[in-house]
Amino acid sequence: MRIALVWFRDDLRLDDHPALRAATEAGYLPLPVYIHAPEEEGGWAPGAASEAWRHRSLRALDAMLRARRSRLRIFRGPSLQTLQSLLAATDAEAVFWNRRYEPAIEQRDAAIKRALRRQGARAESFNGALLFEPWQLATRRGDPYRAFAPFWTSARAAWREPAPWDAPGGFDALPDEDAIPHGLALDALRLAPARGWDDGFWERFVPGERGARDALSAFVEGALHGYRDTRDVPAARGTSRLSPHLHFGEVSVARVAATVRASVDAPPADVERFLGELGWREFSYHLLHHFPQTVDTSLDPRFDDFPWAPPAPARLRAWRRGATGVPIVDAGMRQLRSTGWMHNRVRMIVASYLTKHLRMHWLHGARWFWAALVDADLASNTLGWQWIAGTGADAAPYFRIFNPVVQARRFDPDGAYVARWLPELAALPPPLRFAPWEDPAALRRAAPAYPRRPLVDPAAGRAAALEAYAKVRGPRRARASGFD
Ligand SMILES: Cc1cc2nc3c(=O)[nH]c(=O)nc-3n(C[C@H](O)[C@H](O)[C@H](O)COP(=O)(O)OP(=O)(O)OC[C@H]3O[C@@H](n4cnc5c(N)ncnc54)[C@H](O)[C@@H]3O)c2cc1C
Repeated sequence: MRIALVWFRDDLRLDDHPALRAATEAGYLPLPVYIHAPEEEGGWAPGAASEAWRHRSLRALDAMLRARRSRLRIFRGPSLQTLQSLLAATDAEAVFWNRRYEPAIEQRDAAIKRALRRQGARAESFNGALLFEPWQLATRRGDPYRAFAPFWTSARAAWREPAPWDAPGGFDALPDEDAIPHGLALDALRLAPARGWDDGFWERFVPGERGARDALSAFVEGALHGYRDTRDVPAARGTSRLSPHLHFGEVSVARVAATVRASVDAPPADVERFLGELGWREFSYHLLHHFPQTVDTSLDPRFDDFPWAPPAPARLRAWRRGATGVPIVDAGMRQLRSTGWMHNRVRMIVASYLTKHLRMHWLHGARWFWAALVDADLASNTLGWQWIAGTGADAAPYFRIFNPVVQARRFDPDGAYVARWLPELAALPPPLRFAPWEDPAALRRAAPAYPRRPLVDPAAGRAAALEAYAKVRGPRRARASGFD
């Protein structure tokens, strides 16, 4: 029987897997492979938290395959040469994979497809990650969108109800199994941290397809009801926490959308709001594909001349460690360190504090998130940072500056989130818990080790940011490639 390599990448599932589906429907025996090649990711090789997740996710995928009389074969890159030698060693006729959209990977995959086809192999790629691929939607003039609202309006107009595909219950045995290269043991990739700094992650998350499906069911039965209101409350379990599962493709976005849409008793406004958040993910991939330079440079070139603060390693360290003296910021950064994840509202607050109050280039923050988030995703992270910094598409203008104390009062009114991650401040009453410098004696009593003063006072930081902004203010400009 004919063999096709199914090349798993950031699609670590069997359910609703278009490449696997295409291979089986074309009558091939699928041979699942994973190739570890972080050096092919441009300047954005996966960070430590992502790799810790990937380790568990690969293990889970292998277990799912073994339960179906197959297994995952793991190799190290370079990807093209590995695929070529596997084709030669197995007499496989084809390589099928699901597309990725990161700039370096798009280029690499196009070159791989050309090379494989040139040598006579069948090489095909599929959409396994998005509801709309980046080139499917365009403005009336044929340009890419750069604002979310019209993008999402056109997506909703083009909407087709997703019809996810169910994973096969089992696979036929491959002929001459022993002749097929076995590949490496997962541990040989050294993805799992040796020192256990990630232990806290796994109290909240279970990587792998089963963990993803459980998280989706729990969300549909729970937080989806009321999502529109509670999604912004960081102390509540008000969101799906599906982001790492979606990033690693442990569940397809089509399956998520279909399941949420099928939830008959969920209020339509909550369902629509949730789909809109999936829409932001779609939009981030649209931008990444059309404006690939934005992973490293501000989309709005006025910010090339922006007077970012000079390097201040001690300040950056304080921000990373959750020691800025601004409780909502520090709580968020400690949640990130302990769990590999941070609530979206708090991501916005900590990003605003770094880029506006501390006036540090957004790339400092993007790089730290990249290392520390289990859901680190080049599209969403780039959009999130540029959006908050005011340097990107659909930007909240630079002069719109989050006041971290006002934000905390509004979204954490009883101070539960701050108390959860900064227990040393729990003894302070909520209003003071958000701005403890206002009562130095009470702060000293409650938390002698907590900073006496914020690194940058919210009001003074805002004034300095606006003054800096005045130096680059002018009509919004655009880099080449369609941003106007
Ligand atoms: C500075 C900054 C950096 C960010 N970096 C990342 C990142 O690296 N990876 C990442 O997945 N998200 C990132 N986000 C977006 C967002 O914070 C997370 O997707 C969200 O917090 C994940 O939690 P959830 O799964 O419970 O979200 P839910 O509210 O349950 O939303 C469902 C899904 O929609 C998508 N989504 C929701 N909000 C956004 C958004 N604003 N942009 C893009 N997709 C969204 C995610 O896939 C999410 O899992 C970032 C946001 C900011 C402000």
